[in-house]
Amino acid sequence: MALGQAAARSGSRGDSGRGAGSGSALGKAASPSLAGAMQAAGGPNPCWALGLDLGTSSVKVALVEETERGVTVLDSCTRETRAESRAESRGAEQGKEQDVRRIIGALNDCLRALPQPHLQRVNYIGVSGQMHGVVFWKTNQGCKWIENEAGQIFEPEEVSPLITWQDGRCSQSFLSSLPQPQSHLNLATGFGCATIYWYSENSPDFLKSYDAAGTIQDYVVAMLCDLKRPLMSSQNAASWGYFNCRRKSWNADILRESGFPHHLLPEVAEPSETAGRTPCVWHGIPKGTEVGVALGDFQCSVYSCMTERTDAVLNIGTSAQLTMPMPLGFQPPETPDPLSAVACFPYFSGNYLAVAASLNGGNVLATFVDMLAQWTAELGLEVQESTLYTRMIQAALAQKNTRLAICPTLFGERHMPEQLASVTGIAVSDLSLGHVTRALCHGIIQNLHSMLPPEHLKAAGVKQILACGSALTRNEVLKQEVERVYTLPVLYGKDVDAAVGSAMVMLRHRK
Ligand SMILES: Nc1ncnc2c1ncn2[C@@H]1O[C@H](COP(=O)(O)OP(=O)(O)O)[C@@H](O)[C@H]1O
Ligand SMILES: O=C(CO)[C@@H](O)[C@H](O)[C@H](O)[C@H](O)COP(=O)(O)O
Repeated sequence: MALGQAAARSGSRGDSGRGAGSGSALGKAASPSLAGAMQAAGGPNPCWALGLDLGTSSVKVALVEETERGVTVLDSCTRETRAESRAESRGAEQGKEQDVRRIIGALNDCLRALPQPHLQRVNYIGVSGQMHGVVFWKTNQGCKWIENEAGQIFEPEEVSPLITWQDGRCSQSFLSSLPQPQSHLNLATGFGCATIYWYSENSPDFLKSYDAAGTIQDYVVAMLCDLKRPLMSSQNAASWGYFNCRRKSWNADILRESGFPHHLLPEVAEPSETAGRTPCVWHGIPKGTEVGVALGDFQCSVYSCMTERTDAVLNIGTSAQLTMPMPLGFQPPETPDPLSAVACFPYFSGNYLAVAASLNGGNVLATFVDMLAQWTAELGLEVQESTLYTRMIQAALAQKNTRLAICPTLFGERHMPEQLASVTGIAVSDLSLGHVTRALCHGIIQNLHSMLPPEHLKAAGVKQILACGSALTRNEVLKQEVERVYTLPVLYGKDVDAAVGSAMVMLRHRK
């Protein structure tokens, strides 16, 4: 199947409630208790899949049921990871790293919050997460398993920090010193292979401590299935660079000839393949549960909601992606266009998505909130982050227009890495919190517009935008700006989309 099937959503969880949600299904699908009763009475046995999404700011889990009547989200939970750590290597001042222990801690917290009787009925596990990044570990020592009241849980052991997609240690001159990849995708800082090249050149001893590598979602799958050699889907392999999507293989010759530590490259699998089975009861989930090869988060967000080839999907989490399907049968060119703001990434069943992947999404607002929190602390006051979000959104809702213009590219963009943020049109009358927040939200969407404008969407046959991701679903001002800038109908989803999508992939591809 080329496209995903939209899921009916659990009605019990508000956008602001970032805790566990367990509740009745919407629409025609059965409620959990009814589903349980049906099963007890010998009725149809629905398939349950657990989706895990390891995002840049938070981990999300969703328990998804499939019956003849459709797909329903039974339970979901989100936990912020607060995993950012200092990059220790010399020369990595621009580095962005995350502590894997904190990420797995958030995952464990999410799973503890889900009802045990439900976890005991999980048939499949799907995993997605932040793409491009790399984590290293020692085979057979990547984690330790610990007994708990619901079977066992794993905790990271001989594991490096996660060097994320936001990492900036590979300068333009470093990247241009690397061999030209044989791929339709441009190489950028934060891409796994570029990061590994950087370590080979700047800190080879660091690499000697490890013999396995993958994205954070590949690590979780490798631990969950006790894999001796990590497995990676073509979605995540493409995001590392030096991967040829047509041939579905790494640029082995180029990498070997340039002294790249080739043994660190995972084996590559199709995005809907099985990676393995759980070796023990995990958080109450039965031993032997099938786990899919890890997927990209943006593909899974798309899978959770796109039903028509005329849909585009806008996801705003830490970053922002606007995506539309490429025509069936599309094959990527041999070489990339270095200046293009749109890239084509593998989806499912040999199909591709065109994506404007902006490095400036919710992280721009998070940086603004951090700045406000620091300023208020310096002024001797303390305001909670969540209060700042609520107040600034309220203030901007009351401020429909502003002359203040903010170009929000604090984190650069891959097609123009040197670009910084800027503010123009500063009038004395436009300095309130409402003006600034309105201008920030407008700027984020305007920046996406400059990467993939509505005319291009329309020319490709797009009729509506499906909008998801928690930075968007929790922010009415961003929603207004999407509707204003993109003159297409916009439909909203919830904020655990990639987790739902990764569960749906397991259900749909195993029929
Ligand atoms: N209380 C809040 N209200 C509205 N938006 C928020 C709030 N807290 C965080 N955010 C936004 O959500 C973003 C993170 O979204 P999330 O879905 O957790 O990201 P990811 O999928 O990358 O892990 C932040 O960058 C910030 O813009
Ligand atoms: O950069 C791309 C694709 O090239 C992103 O879309 C990709 O999905 C990355 O995983 C994200 O940047 C991280 O996702 P998120 O945590 O911001 O939701």
